[in-house]
Amino acid sequence: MINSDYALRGRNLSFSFAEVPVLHGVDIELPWGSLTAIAGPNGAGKSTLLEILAGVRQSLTGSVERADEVALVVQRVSAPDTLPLTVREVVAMGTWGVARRGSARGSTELSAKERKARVAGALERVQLADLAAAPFNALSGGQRQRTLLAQGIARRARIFLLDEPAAGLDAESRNRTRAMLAEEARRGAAVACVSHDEDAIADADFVIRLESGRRLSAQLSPHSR
Ligand SMILES: Nc1ncnc2c1ncn2[C@@H]1O[C@H](COP(=O)(O)OP(=O)(O)OP(=O)(O)O)[C@@H](O)[C@H]1O
Repeated sequence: MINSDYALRGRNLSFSFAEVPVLHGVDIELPWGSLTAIAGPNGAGKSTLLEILAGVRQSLTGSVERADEVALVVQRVSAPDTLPLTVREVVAMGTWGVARRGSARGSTELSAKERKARVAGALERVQLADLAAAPFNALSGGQRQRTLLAQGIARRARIFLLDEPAAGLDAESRNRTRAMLAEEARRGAAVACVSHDEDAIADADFVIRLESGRRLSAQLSPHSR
């Protein structure tokens, strides 16, 4: 059983693409109420690790224990052109199949009113209420990221895993997302963010560095709360 200090714990995680190893026995833990930066050079295995933590890829070895719902915010997401979705609809997907917390799974589905309130609240929290009716595909990269963050907030996920785009976000957009992630951590969530941005890395509570698929160190940042 997962230690209650940790929202997520991965042990001995390894992965290969077409028999080329890209992760080697990585251990990682994400404490509640903290922001962890996953850093390292291009190709180090950061995105692959994040996908394994989220459960969208299966590690070849070891295990991942998750103590709550996970929201995965990936790079370069778009909606199919044949399925035009508004920002509000993308956020509302976060409430699909969700039972009220404390009730048996599926026994007490959210009411339409609760869904609406959750979606509106999540949009406010990521400062996208003004764009609720806009097509998702018309948003900037940073706004799309925040929409997916809102989807997780609407689901009441308490573990947020983000793959920060390597390029394409301006400083204001990066800072805004960073402030939102810090706020989620302050509210008690476990947040991990793949990052190339030295300022974001310096701001994190913990830094996990990967190089050639191996974890180098876990350091307490000087800014640790
Ligand atoms: N779908 C794939 N098929 C084959 N190889 C892949 C695939 N995805 C990633 N790789 C390879 O796996 C290794 C790790 O990739 P990954 O995307 O996890 O690294 P990263 O640290 O996130 O890199 P970046 O900072 O450039 O996003 C790289 O060598 C990459 O080329």
